[in-house]
Amino acid sequence: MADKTAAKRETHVAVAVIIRDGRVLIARRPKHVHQGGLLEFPGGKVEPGETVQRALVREVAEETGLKVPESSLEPVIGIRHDYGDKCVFLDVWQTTSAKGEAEGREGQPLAWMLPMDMRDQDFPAANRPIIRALRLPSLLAITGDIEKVEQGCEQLASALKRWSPPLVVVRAPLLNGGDYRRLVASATRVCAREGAGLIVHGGPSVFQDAPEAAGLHLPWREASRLSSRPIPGHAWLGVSCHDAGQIGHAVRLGADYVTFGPVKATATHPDAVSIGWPAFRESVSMAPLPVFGLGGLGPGDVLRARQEGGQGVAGIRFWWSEN
Ligand SMILES: Nc1nc2c([nH]c(=O)n2[C@@H]2O[C@H](COP(=O)(O)OP(=O)(O)OP(=O)(O)O)[C@@H](O)[C@H]2O)c(=O)[nH]1
Repeated sequence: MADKTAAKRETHVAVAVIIRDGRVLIARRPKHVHQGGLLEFPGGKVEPGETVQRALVREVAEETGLKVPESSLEPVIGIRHDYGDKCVFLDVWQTTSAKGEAEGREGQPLAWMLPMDMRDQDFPAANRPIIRALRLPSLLAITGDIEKVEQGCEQLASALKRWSPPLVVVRAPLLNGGDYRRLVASATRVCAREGAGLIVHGGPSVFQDAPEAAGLHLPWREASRLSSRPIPGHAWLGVSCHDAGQIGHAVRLGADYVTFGPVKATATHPDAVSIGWPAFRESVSMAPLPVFGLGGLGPGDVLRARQEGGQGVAGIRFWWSEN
């Protein structure tokens, strides 16, 4: 009888995101191989005894002729995916320092592509979170307490001027529904002026009221009531998670990212128990989507969050107040 355990053994795959002038090197997989005909990032299996970085340098040289300095590689995301016929762990690293001119050494067509132009359906299914990770920033800004619409908008405008975050979650649980809608209407203008995408915070109805928003961030209590993705695919769907089970639910909803924490003790949620980096790492290693660490973190923690497998850091304090 066939050994099912052996058949399902996970293949460790080194995946390279090679960036030049904001574009990423993409190849087309040959028709006859696994997931053949689809687009892919260069890479291949990590050989026994090889580090993932070594494997990347080797695979990129074999496939494209480019030379990647091993020390230039930075972690992007790790994705476990079961294709049914094969389980893979895509270990994704990026570099902006590859040397040489890329050529398809195995006859495969190559192209340099903007992450915004990558379509999920052109890549193997496991690549969806990689595309999300490349489009998302490493800092996700969340607004602090907003008690009055006008005051909140002014504070948003000056915080955006100081920090210019690409994406802002406008969170204002102290406002009633009508005031929140007014806040979002004004904040949309402020964000457009400053070039930031606005993610509304709450249940699906807040997005229905603001369908032009860049996305919807679901607090866990809202996410827990849903069984499918509540908004269209072009908008960001985020979920606040506090344990691995909640991350699993967010994945089933088709979330594009989650926030996870509190990683450290935080002044904004003094009663919440912090999880620490080791538990963050463990949960993130099983999460097939970008995870922002949250709770007592700021820009100085982005590197650590990424080393632990995360997308970066989400937070309030580092950008919202002047001091
Ligand atoms: N290189 C690469 N592999 C990917 C991507 N996405 C994805 O699911 N995979 C999967 O990861 C595995 C990588 O295998 P590969 O065939 O490229 O590796 P390899 O060159 O070492 O394989 P070989 O020795 O069998 O030819 C395949 O199952 C492939 O479907 C991707 O973006 N790049």
